[in-house]
Amino acid sequence: MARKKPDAGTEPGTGPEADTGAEPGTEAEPDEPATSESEELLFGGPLRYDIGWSAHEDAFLQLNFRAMLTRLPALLASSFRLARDADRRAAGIVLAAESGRGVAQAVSLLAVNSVLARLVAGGSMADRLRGAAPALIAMAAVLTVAALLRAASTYATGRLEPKVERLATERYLERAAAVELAAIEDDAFHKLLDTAQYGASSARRMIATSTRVVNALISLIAAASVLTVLHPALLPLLVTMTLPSAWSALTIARRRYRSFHVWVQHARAGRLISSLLIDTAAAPEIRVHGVGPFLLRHFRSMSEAQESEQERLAGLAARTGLVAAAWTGLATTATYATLGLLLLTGAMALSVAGTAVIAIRTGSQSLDTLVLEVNSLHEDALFVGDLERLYVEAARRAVPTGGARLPDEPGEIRFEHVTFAYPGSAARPAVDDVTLSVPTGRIVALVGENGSGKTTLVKLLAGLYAPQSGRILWDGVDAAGADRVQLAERVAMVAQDFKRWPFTARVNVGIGRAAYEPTEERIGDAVSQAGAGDVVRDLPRGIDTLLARAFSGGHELSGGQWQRLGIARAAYRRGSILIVDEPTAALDARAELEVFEKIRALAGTGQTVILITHRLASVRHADLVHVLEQGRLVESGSPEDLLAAGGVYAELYGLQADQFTRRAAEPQEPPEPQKQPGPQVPPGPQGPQRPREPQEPPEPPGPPGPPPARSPETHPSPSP
Ligand SMILES: Nc1ncnc2c1ncn2[C@@H]1O[C@H](COP(=O)(O)OP(=O)(O)OP(=O)(O)O)[C@@H](O)[C@H]1O
Repeated sequence: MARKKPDAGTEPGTGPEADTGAEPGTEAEPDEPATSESEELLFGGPLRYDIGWSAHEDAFLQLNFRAMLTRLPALLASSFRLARDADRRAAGIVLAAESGRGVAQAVSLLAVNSVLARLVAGGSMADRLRGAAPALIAMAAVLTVAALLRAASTYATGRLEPKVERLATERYLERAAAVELAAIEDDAFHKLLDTAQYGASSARRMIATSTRVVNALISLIAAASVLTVLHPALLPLLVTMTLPSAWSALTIARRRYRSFHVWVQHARAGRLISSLLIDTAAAPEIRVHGVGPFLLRHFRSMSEAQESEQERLAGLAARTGLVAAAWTGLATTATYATLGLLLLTGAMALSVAGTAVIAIRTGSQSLDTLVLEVNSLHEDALFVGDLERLYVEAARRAVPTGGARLPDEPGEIRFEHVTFAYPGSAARPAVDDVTLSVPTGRIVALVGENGSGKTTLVKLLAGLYAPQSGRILWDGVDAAGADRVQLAERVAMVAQDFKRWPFTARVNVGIGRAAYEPTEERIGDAVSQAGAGDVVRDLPRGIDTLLARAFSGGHELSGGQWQRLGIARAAYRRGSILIVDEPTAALDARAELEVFEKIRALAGTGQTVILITHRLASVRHADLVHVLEQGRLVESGSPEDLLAAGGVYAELYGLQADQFTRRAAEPQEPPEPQKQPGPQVPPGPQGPQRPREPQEPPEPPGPPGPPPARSPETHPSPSP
């Protein structure tokens, strides 16, 4: 497996030297996450096995120190937009209350100045206090209003936060569910899904953070204005005092975000391993094959790798914090020294100096809060940014809406030179220049060895993938430009790995057309059509039994029982084209026969059945067989014609028939299996175990060789 070393900071402007935010005089810190060791663990090394997850591309980072500050207005605006979408009224209250609080702070500072000026002025203490009284009353009133505004803001923020998170999550899920299958299978898109999932909680946090930012910003402006009025030298001093903590907070946040991106898939893999250890489906193999310690070892080493990354980040954060603290100490000393100097030289009155000290304290507190909150806002905004990138990417890769109308009752679906290769696959195309016809209302079988492209072909037909070249025509209408919703409406599919929904049996059937209200009658029809009546009857609570063992009252079905429910689901859907991919793989002999009878009956009602199966005995009911080999169409024709032609189909058929012929013959002629046809060799549709019906005539000779007529009774019937 190709290993890729994550090379953090390869984007323009994001390399360590470009965006450490290092101030002059401080060294640029190493920002590369320590991934090589963890990769060693993840991809082999002491654990002996490569478990198959590949390393990912490095983070998409677009931030540096200045960019973080200049993006502030955009961040606040995006957070406000989200809040407004979630709850317009609450968003308005928060904005108004926080702005009001900022103004209140400015007014209260001016009132303080006025109080101090009156107190240090001449006259008796009683006169001075009387003079200061109006300002004191104004200050009390302003503080009361500020407290009320704070309460309003707290209430509205609390109301907004969960709504914002729900809205962001809903948008995330809605868009993720609407993309093409190819996007879901694309690892880059999956990585985006991974990172974007944190966007919703970040969006929630952004609301409270934004309110604090607005509040701190306004009170900072108030303090700065008051300071500028008092003395022009005070403002630069205030800024110098606060810059180090700004630098430190932003540097640490940027590092954390970069590390998160580099490690996101590692973290997902760790979670997956831990969930495998408690997964019901994996439980038997974990116990019988002793997989537990193997998985645990991987889990531990992955966690340890993550721990060392956390340790690395903590070390760097401590160092950055120390540098910032030293710098702040120096700047604070310089500020108070300047104030002292101004007092000594008489350049500043004592009352003004008193107000200045209060304004500096308030201002530096506001600036500190502002820096910390901007930093949190920025960090959260990065994740919300991932979410927004997902929205854009998901919209780009969404299943298109609208398009040409497909004919209501097409006579034929035709593949014309269709080629499809899976993205990123270096191998041959899965479907390679295939031209074939699917006449509607018939049973069309797709046959071929494993990996020959049968499933891919039906996925192309169902519109799940788009061909890279060639066309799929529904009576001349190209499916590429057709209305995909309409196309999907026509198709019912029992995929090889159909979903076993952890819901009740009823839902498992009705979900075939989830938009419809499931009536008792329709569910019952579908169940009996699929021969699943016994399965449902035997369930402890019938059709309303929960099919999820891990929940209380939950029940588990056998593979074959599930398969019958899967077929019932497709029957319930009533698509005009029924695709069944290995429908009987898990069915017992009797059920298999029954299911094929049902499938044949469906074709009798005008439904087109596309059947993929390795059980060639079942193919004999097909009207048309297409044989694929390594993605190419190699034969087409009726089963009889193909047997007569003696090509790939006849060969596969012969191989299967031969197995039964041999096994059936073994008791009589152990050393040399008898391949000659004869009544003593009964290759039944389900193999030699199946008891033969007494009235059934002896099976004719095994293949190759054309059967005399198309009927289940007269065909040779190999089955694995
Ligand atoms: N989602 C996928 N991504 C990448 N490659 C795939 C994917 N699905 C199938 N393939 C590859 O495409 C080729 C054709 O696979 P496909 O599933 O269509 O074969 P098949 O004839 O249905 O096989 P089987 O009889 O085993 O079900 C195989 O080489 C397979 O590895």
